[in-house]
Amino acid sequence: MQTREGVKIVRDGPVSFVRRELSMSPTRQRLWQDHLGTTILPVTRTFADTSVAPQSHLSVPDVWGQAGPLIVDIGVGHGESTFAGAVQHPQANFLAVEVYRPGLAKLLDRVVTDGLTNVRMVEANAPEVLDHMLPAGSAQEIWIFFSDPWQKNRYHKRRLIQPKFLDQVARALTPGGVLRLATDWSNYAAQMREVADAHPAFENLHPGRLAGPDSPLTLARLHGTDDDTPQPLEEALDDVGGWAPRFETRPVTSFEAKAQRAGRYIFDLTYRKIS
Ligand SMILES: C[S@@+](CC[C@H](N)C(=O)[O-])C[C@H]1O[C@@H](n2cnc3c(N)ncnc32)[C@H](O)[C@@H]1O
Repeated sequence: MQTREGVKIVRDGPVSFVRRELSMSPTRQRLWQDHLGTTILPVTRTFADTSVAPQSHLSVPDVWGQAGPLIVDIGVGHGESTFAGAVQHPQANFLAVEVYRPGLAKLLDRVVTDGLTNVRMVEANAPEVLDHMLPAGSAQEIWIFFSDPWQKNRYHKRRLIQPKFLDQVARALTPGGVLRLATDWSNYAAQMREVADAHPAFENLHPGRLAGPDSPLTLARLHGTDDDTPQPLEEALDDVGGWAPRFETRPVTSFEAKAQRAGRYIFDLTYRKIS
């Protein structure tokens, strides 16, 4: 919905998150305040405290102070993947996007303690960051690891990986840029693959890989790891494949460790934006 001045006052659809507890220790709060406006990017809001006003464009060289590739990590949780990437690739510029402030504060703590200069963070709704902060074609890579699965059918509309969101990702990526996805929920993995394989802007970098009985999707269905009833092989068989090898920079985060303990399979997908 828009006001007469053209400023949006509500979102068009459901968001992919529920805002959690915002409380932080006094030390973390001070750290947050000290870096607000620098490492924590300032955001002009419109209607909600996770919104991003239109025309909030970032200039990568101005914000990071170096002209390296931009890597955007979406829904970083406690920031383990951003931190690992930033340590391994000091020439690259990292943007951590998250609505959960204590998670970003934890990442900030590690960034400051280790003296990393290539990480910036934004506390905001990812689709709005893609639309309003990132110039078209500005990102070399976009990472979305263990996006909230919204397991129940009636909540699938809240899942981040949908055709419209991939339009937003495609706009932000440079031609040849890479989208990396990972999840531990087989049903969401199948949706991610279906939506991204069908999207005209993307090509799967590992078409057909692990199709058949070795597919993690086949195995997950056989074992009923989404808390589903195990399926017989003829129904479980994934004859499409396309699963990527584990992205080597991706650390085992607390979310992944929990999934492993629960016996769920891990699905990686990698797509390139077709130029
Ligand atoms: C399951 S956690 C995964 C965290 C991390 N990527 C990992 O691999 O451990 C998903 C995170 O995505 C965040 N998130 C969900 N929807 C978001 C959105 N629209 N914009 C920004 N962050 C979002 C949630 O707050 C949550 O911290």
